[in-house]
Amino acid sequence: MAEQWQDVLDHAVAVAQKAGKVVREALQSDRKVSTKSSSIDLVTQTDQKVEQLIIQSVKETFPAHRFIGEESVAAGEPCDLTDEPTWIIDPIDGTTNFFPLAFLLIMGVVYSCLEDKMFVARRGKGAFCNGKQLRVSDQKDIHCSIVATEFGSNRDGGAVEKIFSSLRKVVCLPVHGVRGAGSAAINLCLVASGCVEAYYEIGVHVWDVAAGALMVTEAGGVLMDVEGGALDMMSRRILAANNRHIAEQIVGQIQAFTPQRDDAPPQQQ
Ligand SMILES: O=P(O)(O)O[C@H]1[C@H](O)[C@@H](O)[C@H](O)[C@@H](O)[C@@H]1O
Ligand SMILES: [Mg+2]
Ligand SMILES: [Mg+2]
Repeated sequence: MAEQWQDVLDHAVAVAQKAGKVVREALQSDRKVSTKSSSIDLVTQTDQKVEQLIIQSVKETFPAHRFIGEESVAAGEPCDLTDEPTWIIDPIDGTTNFFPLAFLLIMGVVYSCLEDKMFVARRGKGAFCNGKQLRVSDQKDIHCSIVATEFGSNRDGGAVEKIFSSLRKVVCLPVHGVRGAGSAAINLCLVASGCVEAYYEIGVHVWDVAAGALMVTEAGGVLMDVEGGALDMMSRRILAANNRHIAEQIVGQIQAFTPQRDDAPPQQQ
């Protein structure tokens, strides 16, 4: 008998490859950019087209499955994570070339379509890039560590102050360097691959991080809230690291704030 969920994972990889082709083609032509929550929260027709392509394809094969998709939520669909089999989709994450998918947090797929790198993780079975097993860095010294982060799309003055202040404190620990791939999903894959020791961000959404978060734990890393408690996928805050010691030193530098949760009820007009 085929292993449980293997058909779902195979479907996720196949649809990621199909979507990657659409994104690569669109990079030659699609420049129609619209805004969502703010002037720097951008969406293109390709984001919407790719999300629909994935949802249609999954529905045909797994009609009972549910979805949390970035562009569907932006269009008013609920962001409810239940015990039903649920696909969490970010059709394009970051600089128009990354593509994360998570299925009920038991498997994750991130396809970096310009590099043709397919990252796949399954709970309890490891994380892989193009078939090669991933392992986090074994660095234990924060001063020799590289930390990834992003400014995000929040331009509220108080939040920006805290983001800069946290970054200044992290830089001055000192750490070896700071990076940002422009994509939460890829930053998490960089932690899982051992290319950076840690990644933190406040303001991300569940679809930005669900797939990459599994990549990190399956590669031997840790996840927590930016204030050190357990990670809450809907809280829009995440810290991922190669080990707990590195994570806790970063926690000590972060000035946290609390964005509106992904699962908050819709705001009254
Ligand atoms: O490109 P997105 O899917 O919107 O995700 C981005 C997010 O918009 C940005 O605010 C974060 O800083 C990035 O880490 C996300 O990947
Ligand atoms: Mg995203
Ligand atoms: Mg996106």
